[in-house]
Amino acid sequence: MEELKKAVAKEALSFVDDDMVIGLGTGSTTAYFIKLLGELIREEELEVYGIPTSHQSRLLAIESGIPVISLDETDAIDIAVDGADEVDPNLNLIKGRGAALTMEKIIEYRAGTFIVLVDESKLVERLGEKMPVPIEVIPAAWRAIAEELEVFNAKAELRMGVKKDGPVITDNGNFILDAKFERIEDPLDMEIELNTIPGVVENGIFADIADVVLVGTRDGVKKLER
Ligand SMILES: O=C(CO)[C@H](O)[C@H](O)COP(=O)(O)O
Repeated sequence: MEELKKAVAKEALSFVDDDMVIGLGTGSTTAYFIKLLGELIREEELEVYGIPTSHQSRLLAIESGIPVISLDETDAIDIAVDGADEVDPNLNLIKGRGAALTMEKIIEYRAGTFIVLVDESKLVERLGEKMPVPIEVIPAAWRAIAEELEVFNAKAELRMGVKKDGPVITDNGNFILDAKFERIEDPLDMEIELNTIPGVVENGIFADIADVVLVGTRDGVKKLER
């Protein structure tokens, strides 16, 4: 599995060019990309800037020698590279296992090309088949939102910390609800609908924004495009 992650991360380097601003996703697959990007910048003396989507990617980018800027310091993001938890046949995604979904969506939505890195185990026929949809919520509203999600036939759980007592706190100071849906008929509709609930900051359905998905398989890297 680690070999498949490394292979897609390496393939994603072919999208990198000099003078680019690159959105840096979060998670174990993107971590390989960030390290390789640091090496490429050094070897080819590229002038490339990274915009991190989380504390994790910011720390790793700095460690890898990638100059880091914030969203308000640039007019345009050329490409963004990130992992995903599920990918459906229309390249709609579920993201947010790493609780970084809000900043990921802000940056990836604005990227000229959004490239997703997954291994073949992440491909599903229908979103929500295996994974819950992470939803970032204002802490005071978590219980009310969890109850409201029942209207959508979803069972929501408050995500709890590991090596921390109590709930996970996101990089933005909020809670995460993991919502298991019986069925997601229309990902775009559901994404929009969830964001209309007061107290929801953002949800982990990324419909219609991935341009390219690089899939690591035992037979090599496959490229899916919209
Ligand atoms: O959405 C994410 C973090 O919020 C990750 O990109 C997603 O969970 C995939 O991670 P990994 O590459 O470790 O499987």
